[in-house]
Amino acid sequence: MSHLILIRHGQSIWNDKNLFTGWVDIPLSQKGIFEALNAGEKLSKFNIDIVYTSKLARAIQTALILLSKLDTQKTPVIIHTKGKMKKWSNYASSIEIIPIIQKKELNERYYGTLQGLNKKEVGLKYGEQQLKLWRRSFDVAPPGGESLKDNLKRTLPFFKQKVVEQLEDGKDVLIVAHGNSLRAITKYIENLDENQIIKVEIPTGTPIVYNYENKIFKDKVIL
Ligand SMILES: O=C(O)[C@@H](CO)OP(=O)(O)O
Repeated sequence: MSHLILIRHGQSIWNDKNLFTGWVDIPLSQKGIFEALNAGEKLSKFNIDIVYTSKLARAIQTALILLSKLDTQKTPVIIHTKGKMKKWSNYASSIEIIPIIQKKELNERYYGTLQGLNKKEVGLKYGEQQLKLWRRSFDVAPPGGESLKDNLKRTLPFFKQKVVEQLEDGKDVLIVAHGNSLRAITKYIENLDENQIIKVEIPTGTPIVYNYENKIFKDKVIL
């Protein structure tokens, strides 16, 4: 049996200010840093084999802080895939590592022209119903941005190929990503329909653990 651990990044500075963020590369707030440390403590006994993050700093920052709390001799190493960064990040083969791999497929949904706007003010201007459709519906895209369906189309093929492959291999996988890219993964692994996914909220800095066995995700625990 292997484990899949999903975690949304800790609170970012724009989460704190209640601004639409999407692909704007905003770092963690101080509260977010503490959330990441706390998540690391909760996961300290897990034998994490591989970490996938998005390309966004708030997810990478969360992963690095969290990994500092793990009770392991393995060294977390950010894997570079191009040019000299790849070639010159060689190391002795005796070293055991936890690879950290950054994938744009795990990025938050692109929020289009809403990025940087205040969610409360958008609700007042366009109505709460429209705000909810843009934020939580399956297939209504925010102006110029990605719907959850669009987000799912890029996140899920990556998840099914790369992540499931690792789980099949008996590896424990940690994914550090975002509210909507994780909703896309959750829709798939919990087999939720388009109405059920509307209600799913992923809190910041809170590990969600599934056991994976015989091609089935089960025994979900929120730590
Ligand atoms: O602003 C965003 O990028 C996301 C996550 O913070 O917002 P929402 O919860 O509205 O999908």
